[in-house]
Amino acid sequence: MLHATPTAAEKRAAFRAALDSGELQRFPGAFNPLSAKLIERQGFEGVYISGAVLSADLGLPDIGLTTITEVAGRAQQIARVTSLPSLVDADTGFGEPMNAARTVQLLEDAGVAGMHLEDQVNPKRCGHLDGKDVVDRETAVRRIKAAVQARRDPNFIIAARTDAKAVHGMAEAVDRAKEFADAGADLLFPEAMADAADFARLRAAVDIPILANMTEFGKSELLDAKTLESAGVNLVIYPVTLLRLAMHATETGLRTLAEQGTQAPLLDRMQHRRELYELLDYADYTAFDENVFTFRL
Ligand SMILES: C[C@](O)(C(=O)O)[C@H](CC(=O)O)C(=O)O
Ligand SMILES: [Mg+2]
Repeated sequence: MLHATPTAAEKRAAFRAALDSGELQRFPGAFNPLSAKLIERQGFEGVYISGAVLSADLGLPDIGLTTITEVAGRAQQIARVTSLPSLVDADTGFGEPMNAARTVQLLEDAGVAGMHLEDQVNPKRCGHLDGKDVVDRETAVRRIKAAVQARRDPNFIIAARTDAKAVHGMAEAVDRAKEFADAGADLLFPEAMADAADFARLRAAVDIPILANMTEFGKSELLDAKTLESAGVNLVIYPVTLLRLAMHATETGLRTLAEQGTQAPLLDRMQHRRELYELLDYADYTAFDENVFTFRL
């Protein structure tokens, strides 16, 4: 990352413009900074930073055990390694509306382009688990208003997530979506929508961009990009996909290593050293080194 990359403010301005473009923005979830570089190289429009992945990375279930310090620190490490905007999962904002305000400012300082803030009670749980509960509408709206008022960069995207469908039904989710938009949310994240009809219903209800969460093994049908775009969705996240793929490959590798005493049969399924070095811009660093240290013994 020695060559010039856009500043956080430039990434935010680009993200806001992209959300208004009508083109579907695709944000796979990075499980570390290196995977964010693969996301960029593959040509995606942005990087998602998942709370479930960050919890899992720490060996924790996704039930609100992470701290804003851990989330902001990891978000900064991931956000800085690509030229893409990154959207981070800020769960419930880590406490009361005042905490959500501080969360916004810490994540702005971390260099991310936006965050989503959900209306679950604390401690939250993964949106695709049963037994969720949400705070009352007034508290949920206060969280969004506090976040919108706290940001220093007007282009920092505040996405309002509602988990209300699973708790109170779709009508409540739609009513909350309208109130969140009125409260100044830039983006709506309706959690655990079942199908395209659910997204179309929200599309008809609010004017702000809509995010679709295409996460595996949960309550949502996995809709492809074309279907999402035709339903009026503006951004799609694939939060845990890369982690699930990596962990499955890792498990296969460990089994082979244990059973055969060598990783030789796995070489053709590995990222080659050369590919890793290309991804890490080794050549850039060598060139930088040579330009800086010009003395010759
Ligand atoms: C989007 C999400 O909030 C996340 O933390 O990535 C999770 C994803 C998942 O658990 O599949 C969610 O609550 O949907
Ligand atoms: Mg989450």
